[in-house]
Amino acid sequence: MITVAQVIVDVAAYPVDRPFDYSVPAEMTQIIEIGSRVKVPFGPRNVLGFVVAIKNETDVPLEKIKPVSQLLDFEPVLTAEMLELAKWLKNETICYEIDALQVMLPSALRAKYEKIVNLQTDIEVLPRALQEVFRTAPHVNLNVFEKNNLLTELKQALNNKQVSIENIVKQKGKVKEVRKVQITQDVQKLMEIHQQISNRAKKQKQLVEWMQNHAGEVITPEVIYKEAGTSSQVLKSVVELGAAAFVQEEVFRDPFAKEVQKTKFLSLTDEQSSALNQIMAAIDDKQPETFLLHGVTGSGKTEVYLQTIAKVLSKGKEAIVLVPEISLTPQMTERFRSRFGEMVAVMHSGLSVGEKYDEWRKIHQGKVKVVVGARSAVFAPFENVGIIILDEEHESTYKQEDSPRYHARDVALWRAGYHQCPVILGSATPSLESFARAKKNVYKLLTLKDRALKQSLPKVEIVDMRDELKKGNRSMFSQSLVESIHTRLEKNEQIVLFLNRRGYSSFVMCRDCGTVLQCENCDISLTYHRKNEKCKCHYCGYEIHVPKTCPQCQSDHIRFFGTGTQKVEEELAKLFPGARVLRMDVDTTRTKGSHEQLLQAFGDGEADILLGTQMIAKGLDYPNITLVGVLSADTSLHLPDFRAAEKTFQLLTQVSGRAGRHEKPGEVVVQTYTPEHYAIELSQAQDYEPFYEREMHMRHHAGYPPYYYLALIQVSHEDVLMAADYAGKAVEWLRSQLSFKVSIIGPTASGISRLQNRYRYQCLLKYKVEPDLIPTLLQLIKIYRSNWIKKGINLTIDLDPNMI
Ligand SMILES: Nc1ncnc2c1ncn2[C@@H]1O[C@H](COP(=O)(O)OP(=O)(O)OP(=O)(O)O)[C@@H](O)[C@H]1O
Ligand SMILES: [Zn+2]
Ligand SMILES: [Zn+2]
Repeated sequence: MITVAQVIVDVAAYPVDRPFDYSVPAEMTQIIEIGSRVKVPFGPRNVLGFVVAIKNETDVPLEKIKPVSQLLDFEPVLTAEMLELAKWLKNETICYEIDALQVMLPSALRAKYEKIVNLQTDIEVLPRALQEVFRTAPHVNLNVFEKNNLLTELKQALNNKQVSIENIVKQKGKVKEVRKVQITQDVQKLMEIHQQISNRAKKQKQLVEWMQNHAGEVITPEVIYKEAGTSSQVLKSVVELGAAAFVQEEVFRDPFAKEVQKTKFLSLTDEQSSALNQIMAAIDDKQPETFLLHGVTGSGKTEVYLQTIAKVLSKGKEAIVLVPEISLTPQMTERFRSRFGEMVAVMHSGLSVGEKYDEWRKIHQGKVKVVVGARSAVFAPFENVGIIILDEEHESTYKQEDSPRYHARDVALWRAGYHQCPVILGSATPSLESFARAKKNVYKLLTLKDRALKQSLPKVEIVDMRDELKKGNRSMFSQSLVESIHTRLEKNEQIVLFLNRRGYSSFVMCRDCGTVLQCENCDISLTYHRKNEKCKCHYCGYEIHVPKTCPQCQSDHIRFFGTGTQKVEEELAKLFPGARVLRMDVDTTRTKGSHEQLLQAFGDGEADILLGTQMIAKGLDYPNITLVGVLSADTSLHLPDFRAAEKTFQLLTQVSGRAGRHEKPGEVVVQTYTPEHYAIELSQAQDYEPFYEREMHMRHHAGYPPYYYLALIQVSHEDVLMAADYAGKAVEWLRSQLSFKVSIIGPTASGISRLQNRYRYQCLLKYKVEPDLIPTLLQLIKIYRSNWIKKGINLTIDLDPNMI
């Protein structure tokens, strides 16, 4: 009897997305499992694939069927649930099934290929240059030949069948080991060794003295060098004397740098209890109900999550907690870790490939029960999920922008259905989509109106910057904000200053003609970097020196304009010479751990003012912050995005929420050039519902979600005419297929009309109900994959796009 594996292969750009049949060689039949990765021949190559089914028959003629060439996992990496979820994702987001499968795995398991050249003959037969290369080993990486300019010779040898080339799947993220120092437990012995050391070897004596206070500890050499002020030489000689030993320790890389204190459960407020009880009931009844936990900033949503998780754990189940990447601060993760200790895994982009792989393995092996992570943690391979929580559910980062273009909320709801467990969507400013669903009772609304300790929400003052200008104040700080900062500094209270977007408006402009320096590839403004007097494109990395004269009018009045965090920092230094300022933006948080260090320092009171971008808008919870200043509320308001008002309202509410969370009352100053805009006006009261009503009205009027669905089709090509032409073809084809109920907008050049040297055109579909839409789009994809792709066209479809 034949054993056949159905395999989804890692081959993009194949017109039909379906599994292929492979025969399973006899030696593999006992060990191959559904969900394992394999290597299979596909055309002339060997490619990675996932086994999605095993069966005993096939429609492929027996003489044509090819065997699986290699089994990569002895234990499957994907569960049956994941395979099912991938099929759903493929239809839901219109992606290749392989993309859906790959996104569920840590990148360490998303294998990379290496090309290996195998010697197939006696080495002497080869040309001299190739002999050199094969002298050390019969298998050599192709890049060695590339480096040594031997590709022509290699090709010749390949034609002569003297060598063969093979794709090897490269395994990354191996188990990590560290070398540590085990200090002798026996203090007596350490004292004896100390005596033996001659007085001239002062350094050795000092080290052994230090070790007496650390007897029995296992410490990394680096820490010893630092704390004992010694060198590797000295350590080595002391180890030889028997004061300590080197040990090799296999470690799970621990992304939590330091120990955390255990915290106890707080006794809940009435509002919190009521919310918790309703969620508990759904857990007990195994109801896959979705709760929208709408609580003002500081209302104690996190405490509700924590107690829900405790309940889930007591039932022997697991919990998935998603938080937006930027609020995955140490403060946030520590709150979970301090409750549940070693049972928590953390996943975020700051971890190395190996660290992510370790965290994933802890989940896969059942070593942890809770995962706190960014978007992709929604795929955590737990098999008995009891709750899925999305904190700050309105955040746009829950949507993935590349294939598969999924929204973590949708995946969470799907998994909850599979596991028969509830989902909690939490936010102080829910997305309009979710709040609308709650109003229709699709989700169950849970409300926390008050802050946990009944602190009042901070008072928000809106300052019209146009008036400041009229009064002759040309600085970026209004008089009111300056006064408020002074008051806090006098009282030794802390201040958070928020600058919308990184390097906002920090562009180079000619004051004579208004020319702004733009990226040659991307058609967006370049950002000025003071440090090296350069201008840089944040999409593609292109950079130039700031020119001495304007490229348009040759005026020398060309210089940077507007406000970046560095500029604000300088002005702060002028206005408040004594104040200690911490700047937190992409530039100061590039190195690993710097984010944590800065926040820790601020929390410890080492600075008076924390100045930062989006990154500080969320999650900060320090008792001494009593003033929040927003330097310019307008930037996000003028983005070319139908959600601009919603985003601005959310941002202002979130930052305001950082002030006065504990005993001391808070105050907020918002500076703007458009104080009459409803998003700004209504954020003053921090009252969500009036904003919701107003914004829903606007969306209805303009025909946007949640009243309509959107689909975005983007076509790109290096040649602008090709891009435009094929975008036109796509639109024409859609018009011929879809009913008049779908409005088809475009094609037009995309907001960013050129990115990484490709011109981009797009078309937007707006629709309410259109049963034919998905099948039609799938048809379009098929046309694209079988024909257009060969012409260098790239076509993507995003159902539910973020427009910016
Ligand atoms: N029941 C309670 N009793 C006492 N303190 C509480 C209680 N619940 C929460 N707190 C405290 O109130 C503060 C705010 O709570 P938390 O951070 O959970 O609110 P949140 O709604 O998640 O806030 P945000 O959305 O603004 O981040 C925290 O310092 C928390 O420890
Ligand atoms: Zn000019
Ligand atoms: Zn660019």
